[in-house]
Amino acid sequence: MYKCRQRLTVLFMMQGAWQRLAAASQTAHIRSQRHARWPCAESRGYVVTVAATGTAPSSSVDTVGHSSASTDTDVSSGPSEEQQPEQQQQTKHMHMSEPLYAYLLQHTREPAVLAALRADTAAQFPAAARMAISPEQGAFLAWLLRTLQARRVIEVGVFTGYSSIALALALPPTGTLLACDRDPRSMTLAREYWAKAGVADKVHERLGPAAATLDELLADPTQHGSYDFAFIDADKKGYRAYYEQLLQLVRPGGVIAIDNTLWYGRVADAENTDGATLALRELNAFLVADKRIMFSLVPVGDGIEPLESVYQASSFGDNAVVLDRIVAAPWTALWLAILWRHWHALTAVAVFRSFLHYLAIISPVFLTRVLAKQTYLRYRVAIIALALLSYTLHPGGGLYRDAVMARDEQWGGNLAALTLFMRLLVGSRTLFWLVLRYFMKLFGYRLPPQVMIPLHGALLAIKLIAKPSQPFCAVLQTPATQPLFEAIAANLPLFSLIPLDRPAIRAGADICNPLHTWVVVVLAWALPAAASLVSDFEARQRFVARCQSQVVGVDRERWLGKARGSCAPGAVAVLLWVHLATALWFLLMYRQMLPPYPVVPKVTIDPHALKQGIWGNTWKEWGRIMLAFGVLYAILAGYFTGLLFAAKGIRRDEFRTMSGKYFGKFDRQLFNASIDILPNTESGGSKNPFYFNRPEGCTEVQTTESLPGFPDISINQSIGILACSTSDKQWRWTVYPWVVDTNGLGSYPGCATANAEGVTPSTGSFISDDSPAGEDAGNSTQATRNEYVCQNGLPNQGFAPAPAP
Ligand SMILES: C[S@@+](CC[C@H](N)C(=O)[O-])C[C@H]1O[C@@H](n2cnc3c(N)ncnc32)[C@H](O)[C@@H]1O
Repeated sequence: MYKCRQRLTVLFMMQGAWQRLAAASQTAHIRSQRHARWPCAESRGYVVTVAATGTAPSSSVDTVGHSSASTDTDVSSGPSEEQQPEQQQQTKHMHMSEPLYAYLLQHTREPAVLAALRADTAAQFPAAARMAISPEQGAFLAWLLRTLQARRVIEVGVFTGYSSIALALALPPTGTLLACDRDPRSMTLAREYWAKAGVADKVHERLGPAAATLDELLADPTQHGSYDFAFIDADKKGYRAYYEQLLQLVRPGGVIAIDNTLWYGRVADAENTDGATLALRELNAFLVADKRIMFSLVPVGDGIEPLESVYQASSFGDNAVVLDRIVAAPWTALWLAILWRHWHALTAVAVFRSFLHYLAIISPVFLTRVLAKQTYLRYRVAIIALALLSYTLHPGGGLYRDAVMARDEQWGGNLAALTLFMRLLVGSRTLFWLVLRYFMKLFGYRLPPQVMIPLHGALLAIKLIAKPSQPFCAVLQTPATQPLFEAIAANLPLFSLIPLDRPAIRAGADICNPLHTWVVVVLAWALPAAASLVSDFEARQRFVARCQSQVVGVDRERWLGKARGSCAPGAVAVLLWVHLATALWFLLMYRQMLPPYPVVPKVTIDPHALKQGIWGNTWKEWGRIMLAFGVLYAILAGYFTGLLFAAKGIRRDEFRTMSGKYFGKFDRQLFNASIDILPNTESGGSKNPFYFNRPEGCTEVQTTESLPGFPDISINQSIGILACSTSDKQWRWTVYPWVVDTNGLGSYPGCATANAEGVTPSTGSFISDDSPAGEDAGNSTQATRNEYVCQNGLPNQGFAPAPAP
């Protein structure tokens, strides 16, 4: 079932809805015929076995394909095999009249190179020429390969290369065919024709006994499940062993086609007991009962039967179906609602979802890094809400991506790559960022986005190289979603169904699994987000504690209330637990059904294939992809740089606003880019009346220069000023409560100077060196003492700022 989910599906079938959709178009009907039921077998997913009756055509065509067994192949004329009935008979087909077969051949496309090969084979291997598959078989296999979107094919039994060329021609430019045969003589002709057919780069020959070759492949775990298609056409007695070996090499959902399984009817002749017939008879009996596969005997020479699904829902138990529907229902409802109105909306929402996804997850993370802390928590909560919405709509992204893939497989694949690239960017960035931030914090550094973005890019590149096929993943595929998706594909011009379960997809299977998807979401995104929120919360608490200890007169309770008032960490914790519980639920439900993840095929760079390109793209296409990524990164870099500057401005405004709340209106430029200079008119003095609670990291320096940002203050003597570097720490926490004087010497924002007659004299004498009252330190005569009356109307018994609005 797990493998079945790797089919391209997104939505859940709603009874009735599916029927209406399916009835709506002929195409839908055809598709529904093909995928009428979910084609899964029990444990390994489905491996369809096509049993072809293939025989070798001769130049003449006979009416009835049945004949008695021949003696062995003439070794001098061609590769030796067990008894070849076809050598004794004149037909290449079964139960078909000559005119009908002639008609079939007339309506079969056979590339010129294959026709030429057939002639050459007849000339060079007259006795064995008919071992090659027939033109209609070649066409059938080619069609099957295309339908499968196969990229990696293995052939057992090459002879002079007819079938290998038919197969290779159906492969994409970077597809490969592993051609196994033990006969060097016939391989010479095969090689010649591979070159003539222009498929030499795709075909990799393996000379030697096929069983040994397959064993060698099996010794390499990365080869397991790495082939899309296999064709067995060699010694009949070896078929069973090849089948078992290939079952491991072909991916779940792939196809193993076996030639000669009807053996000209001899398998049905109980009296015939020759070795090959017995072997094939036993094989057929075994295959039809083998629950690991779907099985269909296709008498190609007598018309092609549709492959029949043998989905057995009972194999998975009722739970699976129920679960399946539960999982898919919300999305089904959503998409059906959209679909019912207008199908363009489907795409529009999918695009919007991608945009939302991008906005919600990528941008704000950077933005919040530099925004003022005041808005930080609220912003984070908004992000979480957006991201959840985005993930809720997630299947739409897959749908859109798959639809584009369906339109143009190659570029659609690239779009899929891009989409997942973005997703990887999110996941890897978050984790990477957390780790890096931790270590940087240890050493007191921080890296700007200008450095981080390329770093992320490098990290992603490593990830993509390590798992190049991961981008081709489709998410949330379940048996129940298949029919509806097919219906959509059949009804909407934009969509057409293509099977995604090829090695590239399978390699990305670890994130295709809903369970894993959720875990990935939790681990890669929700968890770090929650952790970061909590840490922000703690930092805020620390900040408040610092305010308490340092800022005299600040409304501590108010500050604390503000800090404590945020419920974001709690909300995130709840979300986190919901995520984890869901994941656990998935785990429990799917436990019995999930086979182990398939081995990701090793990426081997073949010198032949290198000429064409790698990983499913030609070099030209890689160039375009790089260009697209380059443009994407340029846009990202520009975007984040803009954000950075914008956020800086926002932050300054924020400081001004917040400071104003506590200390009055700030009407002076306080900050410049890298250094904040605060006046200290008591040059050289140990007391500083113009600020209190000196900012951490500020040092007193001597200068005779005018003070930037304080044009009213003319300084023509050497004075002490405070130079405060805007370190990360200060930038965040220590600036505004300590910046006091912006109205010129002798007054404080929000406070007015008054003499003793105007106000109730302060009873205290000296409060603190670092408090406003310290201005008159040492002067204990109340009558001559200036007092500061601040916005709350109280004399400054200490500093009493106006309450925050
Ligand atoms: C029926 S022919 C293959 C025809 C081929 N598929 C085509 O369509 O042209 C069988 C081929 O299998 C090869 N063969 C037979 N036994 C084999 C073995 N044990 N290992 C490898 N190849 C074998 C023979 O050398 C022969 O070339």
